[in-house]
Amino acid sequence: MKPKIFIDGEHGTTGLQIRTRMAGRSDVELLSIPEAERRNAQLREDLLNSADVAILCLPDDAAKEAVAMVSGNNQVRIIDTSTAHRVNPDWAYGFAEMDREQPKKIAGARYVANPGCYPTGAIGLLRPLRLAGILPEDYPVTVNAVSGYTGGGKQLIAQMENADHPEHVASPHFLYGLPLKHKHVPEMQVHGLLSRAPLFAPSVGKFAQGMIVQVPLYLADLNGHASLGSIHEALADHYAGQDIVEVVDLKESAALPRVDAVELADTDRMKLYVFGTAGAPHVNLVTLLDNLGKGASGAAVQNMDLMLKG
Ligand SMILES: NC(=O)C1=CN([C@@H]2O[C@H](COP(=O)(O)OP(=O)(O)OC[C@H]3O[C@@H](n4cnc5c(N)ncnc54)[C@H](OP(=O)(O)O)[C@@H]3O)[C@@H](O)[C@H]2O)C=CC1
Ligand SMILES: CC(=O)N[C@@H](CCC(=O)OP(=O)(O)O)C(=O)O
Repeated sequence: MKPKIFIDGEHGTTGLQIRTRMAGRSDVELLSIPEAERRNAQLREDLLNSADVAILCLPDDAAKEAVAMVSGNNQVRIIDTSTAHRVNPDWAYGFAEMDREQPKKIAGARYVANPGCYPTGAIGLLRPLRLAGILPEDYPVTVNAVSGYTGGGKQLIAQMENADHPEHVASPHFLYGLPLKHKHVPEMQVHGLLSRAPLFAPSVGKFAQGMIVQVPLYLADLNGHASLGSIHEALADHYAGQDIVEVVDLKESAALPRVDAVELADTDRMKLYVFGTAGAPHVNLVTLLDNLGKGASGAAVQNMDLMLKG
């Protein structure tokens, strides 16, 4: 029998992208809720309890409610794309490339928390350097990022795309999260293996999908005479043999005039760069991804596939 998959929130931004990725797959049976019934709690509960894997593409509160709806049913496994469970030790963190044993953990888990889009970029840079002993645990990490506006879901999409919207945003690029209390900070700290919360400055650009995450570092404050080369080597070693995450060659990075936020839009890939000049005091670590690809829906399908194999 084919495994049954239910996407709770399938008519939202992340849910729709997961559905697109599942189109044409004959190895799974997709359970579906009509759009008009998407908030029908009884129907959702029935579908959640009929699934082998339920993928939650809901706001945090609704995701917690959905988990409660299947708490007595050991047959249902959950992938939650919300922020609700990402630092909960009872949940496997769904970033398969973060450690060698992570795919196995995801494959065997009942509950998988899909990572946030910005944290995927930041943890992708920070964790390998912590594990290699290059980045001190208490380094004052800053994370600067720009996201495509689909990161804000249906509401921000409507504000950006519809000039008649009462809260229309005409700006081509804006900063937000100005009180520095963004919901992604705990996740970056825990899975980035940091003792101090990183200072996170997000922004949104007038493009639908794409993301750049930057972590600039002072070499003199790193361990073991770190250099452009040793940082690149640590990242390249960590991701050796991976097909989704690529560490861009130092020479190729050095020849680039710019990094384009939308280069990986509509893909599930992620590229890591190490920028700077040999012998100079700074490096800038950069991740390029699609906020809805490796940053959300692509990772959710990757995790589902691991769980179905596991
Ligand atoms: N967009 C992105 O780039 C990313 C999003 N995520 C996460 O994915 C989750 C979904 O976000 P996103 O797809 O962007 O959001 P959207 O607003 O685009 O979609 C959310 C969907 O959930 C439905 N919904 C909301 N509340 C309930 C409820 N109580 N019961 C049933 N359905 C409900 C909405 O219906 P309605 O239309 O009626 O509101 C909508 O269809 C969030 O937790 C978000 O943090 C994670 C990574 C990246
Ligand atoms: C542009 C924008 O608004 N982005 C969202 C993050 C995307 C999202 O909701 O992601 P998670 O589920 O990973 O938390 C925000 O800053 O809240």
